[in-house]
Amino acid sequence: MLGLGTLQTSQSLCGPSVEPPRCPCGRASLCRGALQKDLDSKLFGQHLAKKVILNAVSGFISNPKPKKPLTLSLHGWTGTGKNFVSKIIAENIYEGGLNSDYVHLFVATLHFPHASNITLYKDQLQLWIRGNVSTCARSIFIFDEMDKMHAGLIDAIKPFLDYYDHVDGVSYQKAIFIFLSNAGAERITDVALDFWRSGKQREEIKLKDMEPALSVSAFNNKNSGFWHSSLIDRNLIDYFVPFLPLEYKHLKMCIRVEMQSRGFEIDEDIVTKVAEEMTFFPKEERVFSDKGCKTVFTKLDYYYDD
Ligand SMILES: Nc1ncnc2c1ncn2[C@@H]1O[C@H](COP(=O)(O)OP(=O)(O)OP(=O)(O)O)[C@@H](O)[C@H]1O
Repeated sequence: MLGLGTLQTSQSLCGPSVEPPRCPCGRASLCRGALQKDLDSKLFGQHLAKKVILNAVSGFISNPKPKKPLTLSLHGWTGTGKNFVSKIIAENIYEGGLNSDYVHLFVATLHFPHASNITLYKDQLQLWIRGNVSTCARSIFIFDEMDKMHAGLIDAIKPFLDYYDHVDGVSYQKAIFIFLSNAGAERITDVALDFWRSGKQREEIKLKDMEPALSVSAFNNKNSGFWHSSLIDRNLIDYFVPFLPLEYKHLKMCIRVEMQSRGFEIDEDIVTKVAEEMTFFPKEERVFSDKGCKTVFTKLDYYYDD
């Protein structure tokens, strides 16, 4: 996190050419080196996401005059780090991260539960985004569970994501929109499984290998119920970011981090026991965790119950 206390240390990771942009309403800044360090040390098994996010976010923040807001669409299996990486991005840009006044999280099933209220939600969403961007041009908006969002709703924010200098007197070009979704997870998994079956390292997977999984046609598929086909049609999503399903060794890494954060010494016996309690797929090969790292933490409670 780029808090006030850590700024000095973090700055040593930044090259002299990195000019932290100022947000008139807050301390919006980003040190590429610090973001890289956080991604490298905290996010496991996601080499593609790390690379795309580092370049996209640091490039965007260091651009004083972006032509459009940055739009990232993160896709992948549950528990693979989509929310986690959004938190890392927020923490690296704003002190307080997700708790900053300039970072806004929407959860589809929580904030927009009823299909019958779409018109109301659309108005509220537009007003909310407009109000916040008017206050802080570099606001960050995170939309979780996009695949559960009612289809028409996201259209409401389309004008804000486009290449307009102003919409009704407000410029949205410095804002960041991050969309999180499980859509496409099966296809991403198929690619990862093909690599595993042919004995290749997952780190050899390139973005172009994921193209069929993240293609326009995949997300425009009416049966997938995918929400943002109109955003795709207008090319308003800058990056589709694949999150790979996590393997046994990544679960162990998550468990070790959690043990340390609870102040315990790492106990490899417990690490192995917890990892082995998780369920893996496909049934025969048991390669990928079906809940990612999501439930390892509660399983750990069993071993530290006194
Ligand atoms: N790749 C990862 N590297 C390190 N920790 C991870 C990773 N993936 C998940 N975790 C851990 O598991 C927790 C849950 O993951 P997270 O909420 O980011 O999953 P998600 O991909 O957003 O899942 P969902 O699609 O269900 O919302 C994170 O807070 C983090 O502690």
